[in-house]
Amino acid sequence: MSKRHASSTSNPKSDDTPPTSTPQTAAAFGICHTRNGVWDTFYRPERSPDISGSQKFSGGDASSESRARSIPYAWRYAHEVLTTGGAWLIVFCLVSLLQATVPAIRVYFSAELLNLTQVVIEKKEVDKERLLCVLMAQAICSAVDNMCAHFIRRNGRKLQRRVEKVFDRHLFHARIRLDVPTFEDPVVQGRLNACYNFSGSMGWAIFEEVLSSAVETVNLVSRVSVVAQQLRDQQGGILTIICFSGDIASAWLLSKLQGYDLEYVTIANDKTIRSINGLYACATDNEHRQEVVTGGLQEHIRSRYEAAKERIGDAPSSALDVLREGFYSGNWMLDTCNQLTERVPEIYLAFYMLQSPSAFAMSFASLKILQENATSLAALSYQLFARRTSLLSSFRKIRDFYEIINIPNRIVDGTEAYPITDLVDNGAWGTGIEFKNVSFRYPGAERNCLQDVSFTIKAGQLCVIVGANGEGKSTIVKLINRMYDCDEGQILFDGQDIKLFRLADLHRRISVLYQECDHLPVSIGENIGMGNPQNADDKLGIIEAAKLGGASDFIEKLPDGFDTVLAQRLDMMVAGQRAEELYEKLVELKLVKPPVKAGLSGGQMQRLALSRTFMRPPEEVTLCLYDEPSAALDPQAEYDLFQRLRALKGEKTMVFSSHRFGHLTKHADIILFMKEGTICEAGTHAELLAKGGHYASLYKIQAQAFQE
Ligand SMILES: Nc1ncnc2c1ncn2[C@@H]1O[C@H](COP(=O)(O)OP(=O)(O)OP(=O)(O)O)[C@@H](O)[C@H]1O
Repeated sequence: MSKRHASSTSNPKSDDTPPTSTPQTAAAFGICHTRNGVWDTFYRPERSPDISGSQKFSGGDASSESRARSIPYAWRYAHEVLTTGGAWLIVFCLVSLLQATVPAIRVYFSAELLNLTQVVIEKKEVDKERLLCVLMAQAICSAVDNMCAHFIRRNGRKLQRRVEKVFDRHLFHARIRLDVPTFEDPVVQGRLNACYNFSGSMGWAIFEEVLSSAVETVNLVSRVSVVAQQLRDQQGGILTIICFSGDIASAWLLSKLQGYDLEYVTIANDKTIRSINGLYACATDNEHRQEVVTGGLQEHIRSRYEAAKERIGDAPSSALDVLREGFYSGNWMLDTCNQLTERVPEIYLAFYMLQSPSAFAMSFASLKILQENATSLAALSYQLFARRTSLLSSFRKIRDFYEIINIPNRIVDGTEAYPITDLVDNGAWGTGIEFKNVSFRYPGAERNCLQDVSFTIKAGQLCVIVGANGEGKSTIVKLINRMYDCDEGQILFDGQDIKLFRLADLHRRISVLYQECDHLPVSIGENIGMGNPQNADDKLGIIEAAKLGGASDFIEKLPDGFDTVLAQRLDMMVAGQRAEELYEKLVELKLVKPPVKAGLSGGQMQRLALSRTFMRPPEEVTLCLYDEPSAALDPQAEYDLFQRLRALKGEKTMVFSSHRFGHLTKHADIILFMKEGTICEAGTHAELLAKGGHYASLYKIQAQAFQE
């Protein structure tokens, strides 16, 4: 069991029990905490003690080490963005930088115009040629500015989609490749969620952040140069220093305050949030509609939802909201410092004039330039300093983004081929299974679900696992299929540890039907086809599999047949008073195709899932696992199914989990009776009846129902 699971199981906490550790405890380890409504954010500032327990300062070094680790990822990111965006992206960057120089050019020509005006006032003469040039240059500046803005608006979205496509593909890949325990891990989920911003994956957001920094830097540097040049004879140098001294102080203060750069966990330890999400899904997800309506739950759900919303008040209701607001909602010291420093040049000038009015030689033009630029330049430089932290955090995000692609799966793949060729050559049928003292606990569960389970199923045998609800039958099926690995003991296939074999080989040889028939939100045909991904488009194979699974009758009656999509996600928004009329008109004109929704019964769903298992070529499969395959089938369908499956006895190993005795158990080579996660009886139907134990008494109860 991984450390994370071990710790969560050894110290289980429910939502409502207050955490045993408080933010103060975390602070002892250098972990900071902020609270926003019911949301807690824990993060480590740059200079924090090592949380491994040694208490030594690791901050500076760890932080620079962390940044060094980000460099290869930043390089990879830049390469990917540039390759995706191509020459168009470079043009986009150049245009953005060009636009950033326009304000400085404007300042230059404004100053020129003011100087000309001053000459007119003082000498009553005008340099017409120069004036014309200045006015033309200003018009050109406006035109260039507008053209750049237009180009950026037109192409920004297109480039964004192009870049996002690549990064969405990464995230899709990162999700699809994870096994069950890794995917269920809340930290993995949290990391995956953190890679999405408000509009898809953050591929473009980071690029925008970097480009904005470059644009602001060019803007600032070019404007400062022009202003300094204009004021060079008139306390310009000293005024420029004064302009920025405040910013340097602000930046220093800012670096002390921000913690975005490092690890953080944002979590709501509150059942109201979960209640809001659950109730919202009840109201919005199609799959719950039937239950909500038949149960008359509408009013109940509405009032519970409103009450829950009321309880959290104005606090954020999602982690994304919390992140939008930032860990800090501002800092009064920083803001005051910034506002004061904006006024410093004016205050300095006022003092200077009072002190020595005769020595004051600043021109009207220079004063105007200073007045117009000092405040905005100070604000811009402050913004740039503030951006420094978010840029650093972008580097961290890039690293996290690429690292999630490499999250190791808990179920470690084996290296040996399965089946073992010697056995196949010897004409062995099926898979021999052995459990040796197996114990297992679900990740996060408080206690073991299986305890010291041992049994042997020989190749080609039919085994039925029986027992009451929750005794561990399905769990055995999941361990055989390596959905999870056992925590103690060993599971052997044909005498070898199951962990030695390649997972892809195992999954190709095992055909599984789970109790919860999960259907993917694709067409019925594709659902069945996915039973054999190598041949998912084999139309004839799909029709044949549907027949074997007993699903063809009802599929043929559906308006869209095999093309019917079961869980249709409607990508449509309708708004406005007469929107219904409009929608109906569009349907009438066949411009909009209304979604066809097929409702299937539990038994039909189960037949569909069963059909999926028949997609695989029979010779490929050595082991069939059926977890309650007939729970939702009518008696005739159940009888037909078992007849069909029994015919495979001797050819393949078959493991069933079932509550129903009779059809199957009478023909089983071995019955395992489970109680409280252990096997309390094992043997054939006759042996167990003769024993007169749990199996015998439950069998008699079921048999009595038919005798009365
Ligand atoms: N993903 C899970 N996480 C935590 N506990 C689980 C999980 N799945 C099952 N359990 C628990 O493990 C125990 C055994 O579950 P299992 O599904 O194996 O029972 P079962 O015998 O197949 O029951 P049933 O006859 O109702 O299908 C139950 O107590 C159940 O609550």
